[in-house]
Amino acid sequence: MEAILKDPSGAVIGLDFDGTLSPIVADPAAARVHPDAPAVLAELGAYVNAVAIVTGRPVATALELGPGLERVPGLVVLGHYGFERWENGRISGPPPPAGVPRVEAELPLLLDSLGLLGVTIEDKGRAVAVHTRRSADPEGALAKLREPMAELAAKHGLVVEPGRLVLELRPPGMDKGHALSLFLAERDARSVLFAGDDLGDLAAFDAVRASELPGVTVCSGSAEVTALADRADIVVDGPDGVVALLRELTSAFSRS
Ligand SMILES: O=P(O)(O)OC[C@H]1O[C@H](O[C@H]2O[C@H](CO)[C@@H](O)[C@H](O)[C@H]2O)[C@H](O)[C@@H](O)[C@@H]1O
Repeated sequence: MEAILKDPSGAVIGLDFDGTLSPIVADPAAARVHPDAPAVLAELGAYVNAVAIVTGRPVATALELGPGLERVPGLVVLGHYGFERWENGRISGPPPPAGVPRVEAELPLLLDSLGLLGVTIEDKGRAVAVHTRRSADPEGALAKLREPMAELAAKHGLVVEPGRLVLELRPPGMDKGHALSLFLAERDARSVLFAGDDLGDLAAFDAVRASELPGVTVCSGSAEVTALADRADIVVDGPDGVVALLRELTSAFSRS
């Protein structure tokens, strides 16, 4: 943190969306960014090299669920684990993989055959996520789905991305670590902070270490996922804690 405080204009701040900037809720479509986050990111962005949201969501969804984010000056959103990019109002990314609609066509039959009720499918365009949070036995449903979802992914040239009561099938070749590494190089970063809450964020934690830059990893803590807390430099209490930390950082910049 010392390097970031001494030289803010060299710092890249990377932030996950769900569970980090946006509290976890039962329905993925009902998630909303922390109400204070857009203002805090705007203030932070005035001091640092760059603020980037690195998320498994499509960028359009992250912006829709984050009213106010579109107006944060200089904000970059790397969506779909880095396959998509939003900057200055423009979205770029490769075409959606052919395997995704094929998986979507097969999934209802698979869920029926496993007798899973309350399990929901999230069509993400370039990926598809199967959520168990709203089923009667979320962990049990997830366990039943692991093997058949892995087979479905392999059959259609996709990979499984596990998360908080979710298994997502998405194209290979990108993850949050790769996305963050590319972004750090592009911005000639001199330090980095990354905050996340879920298994997909571990790759970004690894990228912070691999960059050999002075780096800080922050876990947005929850009882649901413990793997990140074990690997983080700082653990805060969910999105409230993340926003408070970013606010403290901004205050420290304004004092120096
Ligand atoms: O990379 P992220 O920004 O953390 O996105 C990861 C996945 O987050 C979403 O699912 C999670 O949040 C939901 C809303 O709070 C919650 O209902 C669900 O149980 C969580 O797994 C999102 O729906 C996925 O598409 C993202 O990949």
